[in-house]
Order: sequence, then C-alpha cells, then structure tokens
Amino acid sequence: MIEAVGLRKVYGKKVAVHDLSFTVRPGIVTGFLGPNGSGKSTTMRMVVGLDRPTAGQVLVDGKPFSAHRAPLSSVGALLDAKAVHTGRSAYRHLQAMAATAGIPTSRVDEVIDLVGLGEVARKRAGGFSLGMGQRLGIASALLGDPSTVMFDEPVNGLDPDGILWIRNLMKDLAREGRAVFVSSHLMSEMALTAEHLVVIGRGRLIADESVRDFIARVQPRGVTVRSPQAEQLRELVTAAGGTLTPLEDGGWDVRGLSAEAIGDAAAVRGVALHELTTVKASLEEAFMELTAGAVEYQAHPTGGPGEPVAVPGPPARTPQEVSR
Ligand SMILES: Nc1ncnc2c1ncn2[C@@H]1O[C@H](COP(=O)(O)OP(=O)(O)OP(=O)(O)O)[C@@H](O)[C@H]1O
Repeated sequence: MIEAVGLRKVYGKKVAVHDLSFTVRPGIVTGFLGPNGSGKSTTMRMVVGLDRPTAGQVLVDGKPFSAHRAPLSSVGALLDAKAVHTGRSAYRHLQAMAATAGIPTSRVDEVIDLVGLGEVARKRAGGFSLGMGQRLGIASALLGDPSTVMFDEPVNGLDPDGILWIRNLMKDLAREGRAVFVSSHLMSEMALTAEHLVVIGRGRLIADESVRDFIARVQPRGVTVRSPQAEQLRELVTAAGGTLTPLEDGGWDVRGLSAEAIGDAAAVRGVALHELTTVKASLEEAFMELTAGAVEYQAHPTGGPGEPVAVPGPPARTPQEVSR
C-alpha cells in the first residue's frame, strides 16, 4: 500500500509535484495517469526514495521506503526497463540482486519462470529485445515477493502479445492481494487493466477515484436506440426536443435526451424499443476533457496547409465504449 501525503517536489524554480495526496490500495490495479511532464515519474521515484520530497511524505505499508528492513519485499519497481540491460546474463543479474538482498537463489528460478524468460535466462541480457528487457525488469521487481509493485510505462514499445501478458500479470498480482501502481499513456490499455485511477496534471491531483466514477464525471456521448417502429420513434424523440442520427446498423444515435426520457416517452406512446443504451465516454475522452487545462506541452494547430493538427478530435465510438 502506498500513501502519499502532501507530497511536493521542487527542482530549482520548477514545482514538479504540488501537495499531492493519494492512496494506492492492495488488491486492485491503480492506474497513474497524467499528460507528459505532469510529475508521474517524479512521484514514483519519491515512493522508492530515488528523489527526496521537498515537503510531505510518501509511506509504503505505513513507513517510508528507507525504513523497510527488506526494501525489495516492500516495493518492487520497474521505473526504467533499459536500466537492467547488462553484460551479464539475466540469471546472473537476478542472482546478484538476490544475493545482495539476502533472497534465496530458488526465488531467481521462480521469477524467471513467472516472466517466461526460462529459455534465454543464460544469455547476455544486453542483447535482449525490448520485450525481453521488460520481462527481466519485471522479474527484478518481483524478486523480493513485494507487497506493492510499481511500474512506470511497462507496455511502452511492446507488441500486442507483450501488452496482453503485462495486463494479465498486473491483474494477477492485484488478485494475490498486492497493491499495483502503474503509469501508462495508453488509455485504452488502462481502461482494460485498472480499476482505480490517480490522475495528475501539472503535478496536482485531478482525480483519485474508480475508473467508473472518473468516466461518469463527463457527459455521456448520446443514447443508442433501436426500434422496429422507426417513424414513431423519430416523432417522439423530436417532439421531446432530441435529435436523431441514423447509425450504420439500423439503430439511432439520439442526442439531447436521457435514456430514461426516451424510454418513458416510448412507453407512453406504446412504441417498442429493442435497444436503449447510454453511450458513456471512453476513458480517453474523459481524460482529455478533465485534464484539458493541465497539459504542460500543448501542441497548437498551425493551420498551415498539410500541417498536422495535434489537438485530438473525439475518437470514433467503439463497441468497448458502449459496453463499459
Ligand atoms: N531532475 C530534474 N531536474 C529538473 N526538472 C525535472 C527533473 N525531473 C523532472 N523534472 C521536471 O519535472 C516535471 C515532471 O517530470 P516527470 O518526468 O515527473 O513527468 P512525467 O509525468 O513522468 O512525464 P512523462 O509522461 O513525459 O514521462 C517536468 O516538467 C520535468 O521537466
């Protein structure tokens, strides 16, 4: 478990983290989100004592990381996967770490199996692919069987198999009762992995709540309605002040009315409905909306011919958004 209380970090004139308080609880995956430069890495480094807070404190299982007798058993961190690339084999690298921390060698074999590096464990880790390096970084993080794991951008640059593997691993680690804290830029991935979110912008807390509550803070994207009585549906929606746009598969996207209002109006007029679904915003849409004022390095549209415009438009609706 991680508890940050009034955490602050100043580099010269730059306030990287402002009075940040949040809790990462055991048994769930907590996603750590924020635009570039918002202070995620700085915060994670403070958790494991790699950066000293200017003010406030961060506790792991009730005490500072430095006060733990067996730090590798309190927090296992993957902060920079490249940092574990070495001239040694993966096995020797983990064995050296284990020896330093008083961890039995049998645990080295366990974590090598756990991350699926068995076949290459005796090869020089410096020659590893990004995905293999990531697995070795995770093996290092898990070596001490820690109660808390913390991963900074663990799926960066990985192929779909690697991403799926890390997603399942994080969920399994949480199911085992560990606190799992993970940062990522990939919103669709976070939506599939995290149950809870800590969201920051310019070093300040924007949200510390469930993914569901975070998404519920923004307006739904409309209501999908399907009816065999299309004409009557159109009339009743228009009469109630809503607008309809036909969907490719025969349904309607209704704006300006809630699902309840449409359902009630249809019931009064005896119009059958085969579908009535509120379309929630995706995590990405909610994130864009709620962090809009907190983007450190904003790209501005230049308007020049052929110039890419960096401000994102609303993404197309996906089945995932409908079902969330
Ligand atoms: N050692 C340092 N010295 C000076 N400024 C720093 C240092 N480390 C980070 N910063 C600044 O603090 C702010 C937060 O940086 P940090 O790397 O924590 O953000 P981040 O959310 O992890 O960003 P990203 O998503 O791009 O990795 C940035 O403005 C960064 O430039």
